[in-house]
Amino acid sequence: MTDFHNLEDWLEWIDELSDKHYVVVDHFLSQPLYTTLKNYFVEHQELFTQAGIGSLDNHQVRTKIRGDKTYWLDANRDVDLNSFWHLVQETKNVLNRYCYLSLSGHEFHLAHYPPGGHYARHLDQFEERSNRMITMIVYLNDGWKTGDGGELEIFEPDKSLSLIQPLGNRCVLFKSGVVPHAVLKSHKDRYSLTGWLTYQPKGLAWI
Ligand SMILES: O=C(O)CCC(=O)C(=O)O
Ligand SMILES: [Fe+2]
Repeated sequence: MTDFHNLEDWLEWIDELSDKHYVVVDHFLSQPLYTTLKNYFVEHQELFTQAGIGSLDNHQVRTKIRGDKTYWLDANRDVDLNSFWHLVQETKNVLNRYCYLSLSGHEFHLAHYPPGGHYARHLDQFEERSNRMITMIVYLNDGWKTGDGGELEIFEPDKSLSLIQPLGNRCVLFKSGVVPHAVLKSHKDRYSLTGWLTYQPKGLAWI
């Protein structure tokens, strides 16, 4: 099995992403790549730090809004994840080609929500920095059950809600600027790889 997907699958996911603004894909990674990611997570867990939110720097305020700890990845440093970086590049290529986007960069972190952790409703684009175009999450939780909490809650335009369980090797892609979402309180340790495919206007590259 290769780490990439065939175009037919991609076109189906892209259709759903265009229509509903998000798509959920199960069994997204090959089993070896999924295992590599999970091991990487465990090996780096002591390096995680409390996640921030925009410009707010008050610890109490932050943990009220989001309770996860994160570890930012760097494709140049984290070369053990090369297969994953290739997959990210392929994802950008298909989205550029078939959704007419101009994705050029990316930023990814590993995230750990300890029991009781959540993330209040938000959008992934900030006022001061709105170059995040597509959010890409891969969950790393084997044996997640109903009742464990930690669902990704998506607020649909018609005001209905969709709850997505953070099941192992499930990928969620959504449009960062238009999909309000939250992470419901998790009752267990909840692990994920979360990233953003970004658009870097050429003229801004040196700012
Ligand atoms: O882990 C998730 O399901 C979503 C995380 C999230 O919304 C974020 O990190 O911005
Ligand atoms: Fe988010």
